[in-house]
Amino acid sequence: MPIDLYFFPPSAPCRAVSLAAKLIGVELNIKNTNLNTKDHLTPEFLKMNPQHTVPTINDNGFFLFESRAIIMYLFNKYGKDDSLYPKDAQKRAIVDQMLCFDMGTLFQRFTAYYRPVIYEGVPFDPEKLKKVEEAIEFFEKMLEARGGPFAAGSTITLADAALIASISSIDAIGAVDLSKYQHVNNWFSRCKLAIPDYEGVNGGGIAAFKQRVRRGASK
Ligand SMILES: N[C@@H](CCC(=O)N[C@@H](CS)C(=O)NCC(=O)O)C(=O)O
Repeated sequence: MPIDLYFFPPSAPCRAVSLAAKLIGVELNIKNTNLNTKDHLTPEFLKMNPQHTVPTINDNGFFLFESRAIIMYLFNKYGKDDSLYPKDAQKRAIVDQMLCFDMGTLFQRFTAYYRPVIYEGVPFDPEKLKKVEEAIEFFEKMLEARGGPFAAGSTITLADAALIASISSIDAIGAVDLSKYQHVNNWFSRCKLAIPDYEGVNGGGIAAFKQRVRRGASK
C-alpha cells in the first residue's frame, strides 16, 4: 500500500519532505490538501494531525506530522544509502544540527517574515528581513567552516533536502540576493543538480509560493 503525503505545493515543509523522499528513493502518493479551502481542518484530517499542519503522512495507518520527523522516519524505515543519514553518532549529529538550524532558525525567521504578508495583508517588515539575512549569513559561515560541498560535509544528506526547500523559497520571492553569499550560492546550485528531479519536485510549488506571497503583498 502506498504512503500518502498530504501536500500543499506552496508549503516549504511539504517540499522538504518530497525532496528528501526523492533522495531516499521512496515513492509517495500525493494527496493534495488545499489550505485555502480548509482541507486540513476536516474531522478526517484532524484525526491524523490535531495540529492541522501539512505535511502529514499516512503510512498504512501510521500517521506522522512535522516535516523533519517525517524525513527521518522515511529514511529510518525505507532508506538504503547510509550516507544520507550516517550511523556514526557525530556525523549524524551534524545532519541533525543542520535540520534543526533549518527548522528553528532559517525557516522560522523566514516564516516570521512572509506569513503576516500572506495572512494579514501587512507590508514586509524590514527588521524581520534582517533576521533572515543574518540566518543566511550563519549558513554561509557554516558552509565555509565545513568546507562543503554539502551542508553536513562531503556527501549530500537529508539536511540538504530540508535546507533547499527553505533557501529556494527565500530565493523565489527575491527576499535576499543570494549571489552575495558565495558558499550558499554554490551549495544551492550543487544541490539542484544532486537531488533527483529537483525541478519536477520543487518547481511547481515554488511558483505557487511566489504567487501566494505576491497576492498577499498586493492587498
Ligand atoms: N513545523 C511544521 C510546520 C508545518 C506548517 O506550518 N505547515 C503550514 C503550511 S507551510 C500549515 O499546514 N499551516 C496550516 C495550519 O497551521 O493550520 C513542519 O515542519 O511540518
